[in-house]
Amino acid sequence: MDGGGVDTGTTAAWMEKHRQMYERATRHPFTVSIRDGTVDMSAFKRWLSQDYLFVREFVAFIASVLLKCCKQEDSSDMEIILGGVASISDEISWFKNEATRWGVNLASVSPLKANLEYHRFLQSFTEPEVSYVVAVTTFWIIETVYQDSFGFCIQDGNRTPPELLGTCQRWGSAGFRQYCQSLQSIVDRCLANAPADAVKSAEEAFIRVLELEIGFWEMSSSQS
Ligand SMILES: Cc1ncc(CO)c(N)n1
Repeated sequence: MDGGGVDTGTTAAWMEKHRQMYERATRHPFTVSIRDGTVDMSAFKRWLSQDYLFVREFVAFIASVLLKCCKQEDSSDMEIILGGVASISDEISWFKNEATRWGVNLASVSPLKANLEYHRFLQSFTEPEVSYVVAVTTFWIIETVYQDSFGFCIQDGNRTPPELLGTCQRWGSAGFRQYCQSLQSIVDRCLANAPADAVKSAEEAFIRVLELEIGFWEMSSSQS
């Protein structure tokens, strides 16, 4: 069917339909300030410590996506999702190293309001009533917002400070882009076979993630 196949499905249609909000999430003044080299380092450190807490919550979320995947009749997506579980362990180590490097004490960090709101959203996926298609859609768009945001920071014309390039590479790399595209293919295939009400719920989750991501960047830049 596809040659890469990620531009033709429902997900691409949603990205177009909700383009304005997608761009508010992926071209936020905070990440654009990283690319411009004007980033406020106290905001960067706040983002780093808050995202560490986010990622710890994200572990349980990915585990719930994996569990829903394994319960499908066709569990062939399992290996891709499992790759996400495997890389999160490395990610937690990365946050700890990075925090040490920036003098951030992770033990004393508590989640700010927008982070807590995101935690509650992620926690709702552990309910068995939430379908696999909605969960995997959510997983895909969460990862894609970071891929697109940080990918932009390493594209042509960037003035990203060298000491932040490692962060940008983590989510902006070609390898991570490929991973997001694999997820996107899974999502499009699942959506093509899903009942209309599930497709509607998945689109609502897609929009909700964009709102939560915008809120997360806002929180990082202004401690709201
Ligand atoms: C808030 C947030 N969204 C997405 C990702 C991508 O893993 C992350 N680390 N944090």
